[in-house]
Formats: sequence, C-alpha cells, structure tokens
Amino acid sequence: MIAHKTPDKAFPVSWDQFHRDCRALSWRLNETGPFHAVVAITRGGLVPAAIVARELGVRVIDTVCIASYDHLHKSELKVLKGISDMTVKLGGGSGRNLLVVDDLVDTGATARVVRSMIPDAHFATVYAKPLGKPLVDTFITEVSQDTWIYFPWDLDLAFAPPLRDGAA
Ligand SMILES: O=P(O)(O)OC[C@H]1O[C@H](OP(=O)(O)OP(=O)(O)O)[C@H](O)[C@@H]1O
Ligand SMILES: Nc1nc2[nH]cnc2c(=O)[nH]1
Ligand SMILES: [Mg+2]
Repeated sequence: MIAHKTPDKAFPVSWDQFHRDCRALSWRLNETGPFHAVVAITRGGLVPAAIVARELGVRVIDTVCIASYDHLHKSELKVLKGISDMTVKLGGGSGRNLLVVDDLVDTGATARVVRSMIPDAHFATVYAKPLGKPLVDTFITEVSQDTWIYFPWDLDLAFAPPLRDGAA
C-alpha cells in the first residue's frame, strides 16, 4: 500500500450532476470524433462510457480493467484485463479513432498505462486534477489536487446535521 494523504476537500456529485457533466463531455467529443469504439476504464469509466456512447451513437464498447485505489488509499496499479485484439485492430494498432473514457484523472498513473497501450486514442474524463490533466485530451471540470471526488454510486442519502450543531 502506498502512503496517501487524506484529501482536505470533498466534492460530492449527484446522479443528476453526473449525467449533466457526461452530456457536456459528449457535446465536446462530438466535435472531435467520429470514434470506432469506446474503451471504458473500469470500473469508474463504465457509467460515463455508457452515457457518452449513447450520445455519440457508438455501439462497440470495450473495457480495460485497472485497479489502483482501495477507497482513499492508492496501491500498486494492476491491469486485470487488457483491451481486446478486435478493438486494437479497429484503432489501427495505435488507437486512432478510439475513445478512452474514465470518470476522472488524479495522478495520471492509470491514464499513462492506458496511453502506453493505445497512444493515438482520444482520452476523455469527466473530472480532472492538475497532476493528471496533461494526460487527458478532453475533460469537463477541474478540481484541486487536494479534493476527493465522491461519485453517486459511492454515496447514500444520509442525515446532514444543521450548521448550528457544528456541521462544517
Ligand atoms: O489518475 P490516477 O491517480 O491513476 O487515478 C484515477 C483512477 O482512480 C480511480 O479508479 P480506481 O483504481 O479507484 O478503480 P475503480 O475505477 O474501480 O473505482 C478512477 O476511477 C481512475 O480510474
Ligand atoms: N472516487 C474517487 N476515486 C479516486 N481515485 C483517485 N482519485 C479519486 C477521487 O478523487 N475520487
Ligand atoms: Mg478507475
């Protein structure tokens, strides 16, 4: 396990907000494509990939399965499943006309590994932090490096204490 400072700020995202941000990402990507296939970086890239593929009319969806965080803690990066040969062929071997989608880029380690597999692919994320931003071609919202993004699938409705009772 790699030591990791707990981020100071929280950026919780609702389903509505996430859907809006994915639609905004699709609008931008529509000016860049067309794409032969979407490659989702699992698991976080699956939801935005589904929304983006629907908006752009792409029906070939592949996954590259990478794990690196156990909740807030970064561990060694593991490629559990690579991109399928058929998808790599569709991208002419280098990833041309392929769209890689992930929910966010943080340090850029995950993006760097996928870029090394298909260097010419277009890389899109919904959110980006400064360290990872240079690895992404298109994103929607930047948050600071000391912010942790909470996705709707990781959240639950819960009681929020009133400010006067000491809530931040
Ligand atoms: O830029 P990096 O520092 O590499 O971090 C970004 C990656 O971390 C998260 O995935 P995670 O490994 O937590 O797996 P998950 O998608 O299954 O939640 C996120 O979905 C990105 O893929
Ligand atoms: N949910 C979530 N996963 C991450 N993996 C790396 N950074 C983040 C983050 O800010 N939020
Ligand atoms: Mg991920």
